[in-house]
Amino acid sequence: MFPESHTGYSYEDCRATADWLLAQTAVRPVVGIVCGSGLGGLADMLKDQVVFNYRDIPNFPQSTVHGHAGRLVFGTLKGRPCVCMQGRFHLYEGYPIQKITLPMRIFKLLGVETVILTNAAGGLNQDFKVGDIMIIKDHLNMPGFAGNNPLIGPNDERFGVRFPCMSDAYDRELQQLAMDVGIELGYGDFLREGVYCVLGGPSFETIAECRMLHKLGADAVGMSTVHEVIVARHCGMRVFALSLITNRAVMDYDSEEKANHEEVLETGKQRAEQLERMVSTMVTRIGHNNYS
Ligand SMILES: O=P(O)(O)O[C@@H]1C[C@H](O)[C@@H](CO)O1
Ligand SMILES: Nc1nc2[nH]cnc2c(=O)[nH]1
Repeated sequence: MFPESHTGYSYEDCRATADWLLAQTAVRPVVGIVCGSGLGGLADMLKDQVVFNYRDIPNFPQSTVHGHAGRLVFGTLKGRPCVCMQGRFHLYEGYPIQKITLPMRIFKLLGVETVILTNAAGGLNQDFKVGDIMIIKDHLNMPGFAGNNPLIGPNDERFGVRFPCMSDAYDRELQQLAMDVGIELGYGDFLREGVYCVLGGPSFETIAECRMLHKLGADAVGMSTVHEVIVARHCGMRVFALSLITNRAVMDYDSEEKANHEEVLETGKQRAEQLERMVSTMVTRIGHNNYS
């Protein structure tokens, strides 16, 4: 019924990986965190760490991108059990889309209820500045328009329904919580909200592409997150995501600016401390099934 090219993992494969991890740590995470490019410092906030290199975890892909360490870190954040991906996977690394998103299903089977994803992105919104933190309220899934969706293939109802809703992909209470926490921490001047657009990468966008994406309603453009969000929502986890605007998308033929990965990592370094404080404060306020 489904083409031979389907490269998904079965429920049993995911269960085996989750059980392998659970057998080696006493931490029972309720929050899962994904670190974007240059934002791996988030994992260093965890106390009493139990660390696994991706290469040692059954079924796990390997990180191939500079700025993605390739470690799964279990620990507690202000007493709350968490698991953190210090490095994620991208379509452009050549992995099948189901492999990129496999960790979301592992998170679910580990007991994670809430996923917090971060990414580095180019700012399309002309009001955005480098260093702004954008709370993601919605997404544009460009690879999805071309038929590349992580849920393609047989659907296993143990994970979720065949046709999951995405109009509520980004939890509104968590967006409000992020806004409240950001304002409280004094980040109001660089806190934004907006729509994130995913492309396949690895080439950065042309000027014409940036102009088109902006016209379509995107505030920021990147190469990740959306696939993970779809799989996390499919299996019923709550999702919060933010973009660090690491560079301004080039929209003008007179501009001399050129997007580059070094600038992306450098901006990550500069905002690391504030991002870590914001995420860790949010985690302390997320209850298991409600917010305090
Ligand atoms: O993993 P994220 O989305 O943060 O990484 C972005 C997209 C590319 O991997 C890289 C480009 O600099 O940063
Ligand atoms: N596609 C894309 N990804 C990014 N990641 C960080 N900056 C950018 C960007 O400008 N474009």
